[in-house]
This record gives sequence, C-alpha cells and structure tokens, in this order.
Amino acid sequence: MSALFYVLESNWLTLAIGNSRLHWALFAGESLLKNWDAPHLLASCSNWAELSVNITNGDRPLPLFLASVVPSQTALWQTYPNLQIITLDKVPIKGTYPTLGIDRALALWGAIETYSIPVLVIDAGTALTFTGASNFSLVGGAILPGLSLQFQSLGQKTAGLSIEELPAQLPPRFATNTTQAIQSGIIYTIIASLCDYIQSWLQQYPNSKVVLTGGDRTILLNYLSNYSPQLATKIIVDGNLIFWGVRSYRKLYRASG
Ligand SMILES: Nc1ncnc2c1ncn2[C@@H]1O[C@H](COP(=O)(O)OP(=O)(O)O)[C@@H](O)[C@H]1O
Ligand SMILES: CC(C)(COP(=O)(O)O)[C@@H](O)C(=O)NCCC(=O)O
Ligand SMILES: [K+]
Repeated sequence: MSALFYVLESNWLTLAIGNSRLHWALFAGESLLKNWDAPHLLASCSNWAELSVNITNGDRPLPLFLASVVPSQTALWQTYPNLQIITLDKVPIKGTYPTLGIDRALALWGAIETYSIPVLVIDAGTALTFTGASNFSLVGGAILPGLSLQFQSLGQKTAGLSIEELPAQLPPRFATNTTQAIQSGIIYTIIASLCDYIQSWLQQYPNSKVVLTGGDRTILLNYLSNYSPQLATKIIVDGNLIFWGVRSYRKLYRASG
C-alpha cells in the first residue's frame, strides 16, 4: 500500500486477519476511504514499526482495530501502540458461542447494521461459512473447506490430481477429462450446497437478506448465476462486511466511552 495519503485526526485503520491473507481498510470517521488485501506477515517481523512502515505518518501511528482468526499473526501486532484487538465478548449479538470466529461475528454484525435482520451471511474465504441471525441473536451456521482449499486438499492428498486455475464459468457437469472432472465435482457440490443452505434459510426466514462476502464471492456468484439465476438475484454481494462490523464496534465503544 502507498503511504501517500494525508493522515487526518479522524483516520483509523482496520486489519482483519483471515487464514489466507490480511484485509486492510482505511477509514475517515465513518467513511471507508480505501481497502486492500496483503499477504500474511513473516514471523520474523518482530516489531510493529517494522510491520507498519506504510501505515504511519512519521511517528503518529493510526489507531488500529484488529480482528484476527490467526493467533500467530495477531501476536505480531501486540506491541503496536494504538491497538484495539476486537474480541467476541465485545460483539453485542446474542446467542453466540465462545469459539465462534470473530470474523464471522463481525461480518454478521456488519450485515445486520448495513442491511437488516434476519440475515444470512455467506463468507467465501479460506473456509466457506454460513452465519445467520434473527432478532439480533445468532441462529447458527456451518463451516466447510472453501473453494480453493477443496482444490488444494485434493491436490495434496492425491498423486497428481491438482489443477491450477478455476474456470470463470460453470464447467460441464459430466466431464470427459480429469481437469474438468475435478472442477465439476468441487464446483457443483459447493454450488448445490450454497443453494440448499440458502433455500433452507429462506424457508425459515422468507424476508431475510442473504449477503455474500469473502475472496471467492465474485466467482461463486458467477457460478450460481449460471446454475440458478433466480436464486442468484436474491443475493447481495458485499466484500466489506467485516469492515462494517468493525465500524459498528468502534462506534459503540466510542459512544459508551
Ligand atoms: N491474491 C489472493 N490470495 C489469496 N486468495 C485469493 C487471492 N485472490 C483471490 N483469492 C481467493 O480468495 C479466497 C480466500 O478468501 P479471503 O476472503 O481472502 O480469505 P481469508 O479471509 O480466509 O484470508 C481463496 O480461496 C482464493 O480463492
Ligand atoms: C471458520 C473460520 C476458520 C473461517 O476463517 P476464514 O476462512 O475467514 O479464514 C474462522 O471463522 C474460525 O476459525 N472460526 C472458529 C470456529 C467457529 O466459527 O465456529
Ligand atoms: K473471512
């Protein structure tokens, strides 16, 4: 990221650490100015100054709100002087369980605040997660290996069944070569699962919004639009849900001192 922006009093940063990479956002007050992704930091980075050369203005480190599901990456930020680590006990959604991922809780909070409740959040990240809420209370969800992870695990645990690229559109379902057979197997089962979870949720909560986020959101929506155009129209795509959750957190705890 470039360091060439004016740092205002109201500027603050959020860093959401997922299992694949870092998700950064720069805010001015309530407005998102800029967001970007970056690779995980190397464990050899041992102090925040080294890590944050691009996010300071001289010796004024910006307030940093950190939400992480990767403890070894969280540890690298512990000495940052203007740091707030967001923990699940600070998320006001009712009915959560102690090991719920903070990324899921914040994305859900962000979806509730930005859209409405009931809401189902689908996070197509390293893991593919479903997280639903009604009455400002967690209803529940599901976790499965995400799109890339499914390809990678097949590649790692078999002799030679690895493929490099995801097709932009749905592959033929009944394939006659190995690459397309793998693509078909993984993509159609993920899309069928998506449809099934969404339909099941909408049966219970017919007026619910369904919001898709995470690094694979665009490609999954493409597949879903081919597979079930009618269901695809019901989906809101928002890559910034977790940032809206962090914004809600900041607002709540600033307001209450
Ligand atoms: N440059 C990239 N690095 C890693 N994953 C990427 C990249 N571009 C797209 N992706 C897709 O994004 C998915 C990871 O989603 P993301 O939301 O970034 O994960 P997480 O929040 O778990 O770190 C991967 O499965 C991959 O398919
Ligand atoms: C399910 C997750 C691995 C998803 O992580 P991600 O794909 O965003 O990197 C993460 O939210 C997590 O570690 N959750 C803890 C278990 C739970 O939410 O029940
Ligand atoms: K995520």
